[in-house]
Amino acid sequence: RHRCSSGTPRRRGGRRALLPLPLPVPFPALLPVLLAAATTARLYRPGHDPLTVLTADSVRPALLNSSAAWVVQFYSSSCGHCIAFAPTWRALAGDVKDWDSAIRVGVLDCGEEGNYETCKEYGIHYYPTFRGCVFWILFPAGADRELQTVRQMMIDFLQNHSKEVRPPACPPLDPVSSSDITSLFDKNSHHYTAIVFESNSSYVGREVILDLVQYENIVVRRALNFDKPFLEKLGITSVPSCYLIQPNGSHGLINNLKPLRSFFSSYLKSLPGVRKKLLLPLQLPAPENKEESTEIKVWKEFDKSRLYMADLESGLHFLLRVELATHKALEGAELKTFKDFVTISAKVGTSGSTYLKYISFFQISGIFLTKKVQWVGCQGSRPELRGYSCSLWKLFHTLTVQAALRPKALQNTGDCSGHSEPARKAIVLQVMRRYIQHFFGCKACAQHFEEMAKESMDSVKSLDKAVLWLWEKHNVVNNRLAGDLTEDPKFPKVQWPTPDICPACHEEIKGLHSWNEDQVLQFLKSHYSSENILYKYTESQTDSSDNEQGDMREVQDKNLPKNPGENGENKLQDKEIPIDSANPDKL
Ligand SMILES: Cc1cc2nc3c(=O)[nH]c(=O)nc-3n(C[C@H](O)[C@H](O)[C@H](O)COP(=O)(O)OP(=O)(O)OC[C@H]3O[C@@H](n4cnc5c(N)ncnc54)[C@H](O)[C@@H]3O)c2cc1C
Repeated sequence: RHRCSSGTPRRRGGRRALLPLPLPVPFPALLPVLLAAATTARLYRPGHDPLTVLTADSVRPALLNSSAAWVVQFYSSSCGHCIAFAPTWRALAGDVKDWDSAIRVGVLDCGEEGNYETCKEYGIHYYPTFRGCVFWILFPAGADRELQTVRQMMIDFLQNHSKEVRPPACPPLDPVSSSDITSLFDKNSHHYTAIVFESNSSYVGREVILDLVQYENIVVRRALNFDKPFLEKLGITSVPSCYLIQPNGSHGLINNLKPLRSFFSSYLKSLPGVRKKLLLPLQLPAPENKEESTEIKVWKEFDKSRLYMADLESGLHFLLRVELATHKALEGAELKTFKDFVTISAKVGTSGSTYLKYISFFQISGIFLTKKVQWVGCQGSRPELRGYSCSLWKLFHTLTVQAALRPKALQNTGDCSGHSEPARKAIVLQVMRRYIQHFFGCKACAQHFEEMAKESMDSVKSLDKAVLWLWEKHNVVNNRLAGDLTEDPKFPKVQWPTPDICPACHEEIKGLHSWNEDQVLQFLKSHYSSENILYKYTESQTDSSDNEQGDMREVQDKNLPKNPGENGENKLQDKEIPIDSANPDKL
């Protein structure tokens, strides 16, 4: 019995997979090319979309007990590329619904906190990742991800695997010979036999075979158009063509059909006596009634001119508990990047905040992390929009601004990135660059960001310029994404700050818009300063609607040393990150 199982965690760039699972080996020569970011809510709805929405509880039972192969998209609901790809995936699932007994389509949301351990076990670091049960479907960077391409990849997989591992319900997909076909003529049978004649490169025959796999009283085969005399004898003048052998052995070409998969399949399904088999529905463990920790249920009113600690905390929560947590172990360059991120955040993070305190290992281990993400300034009008990627931008803008406001905080960070004094001025950017490269779930975003970084990040020679560099590049991204599917209609991608929030930032020179960069810098330094952070809606508040309480905490924080990185009050930067004593280069 064919047993479907999941894939072996992969080794990536020196990182060790610590928990090898008893999973089939993916094609070793192929590297997964994966995309996008992270967070909240669901792109696919069970019972509504024509695919199986898997969860941490159901994925193993589904794959392990399956007599069909699976192709599973590991996605993250708020990942831009996942959102953009969802209509294709849904359409694909609908298109191949009849193939279910041979190959099933599923999804698993790795942005859902309850699923991230599972995603980690499957070695998923970026989204969307497409993995097949007993195979990986890989999308080379920039490859055409059209429905048809994916469908053909599924067929290639089914056909190219040996009979032992092919799902038992999958019919033979190889072509039959002329003599095989002739042997069926003029003989009684219990069923129709349809033969799709086609060229070597055509997928129509295999698609029709799979379309009819759940139908009884019919068998579909395919034949190639090599044997010209035989084709002539059958009256076949063009391919693809469909030839039908009746149960009584009589045979003939089906005429008047457009040579398309849909025409062939629907004609064959409509033959008298051809019916869909009754199949038992897939039984999966019902999802536990867990708290929907990442769903946005109630719109929170907020002030666009302020920065919300809830966003920064939730961003960190997601960064540590989901994005970083998908890595089983951090070693080498990844570990260094993480350590540098911790160091930088501790040195320049906002004073006295829970957010700053999070940067200790104890919080990373989960003890003091917020229990759930709670977006305020990063709320989306739909749960899959904004969220984590918004908070990540805000986090890094805050860090560049804090570094510029308190330059002494970055003293003695020479070994942080191994950079020289001038390059150290851009250290926050460099650490951000490496974070995005190593950890950001959105691979395509990371590639775009890296292109911008390569182009000009090294020329940033002051802390102020670092603030402006990030602002400018963020606007480049805004410009690129304006009108994109991932744009929240309530939060259009605009060149920021807009004139209403910073009139002084905008000028016109000879009728052309121009930024006043000095004013922009001033604005950013004020917008991303500690003083502009509101604590309303943070988890420590018992009543999130209680503004007073939030402000109290702000007052308390303001009583803390103003510049912890400068005067030594903040000891977090001196804290050692616990290191595996047997392997000090691994976390
Ligand atoms: C490094 C990085 C690269 C990304 N690349 C891509 C990509 O290639 N494709 C893709 O689909 N998604 C990408 N994303 C996600 C995308 O940029 C948005 O984060 C996401 O679409 C959510 O948008 P948003 O409306 O919340 O605004 P965001 O762009 O996330 O901005 C968050 C907040 O930052 C403030 N802000 C806006 N512009 C600026 C600015 N110029 N300077 C300072 N503050 C600003 C505003 O208050 C805004 O609400 C990337 C994210 C990051 C962190």
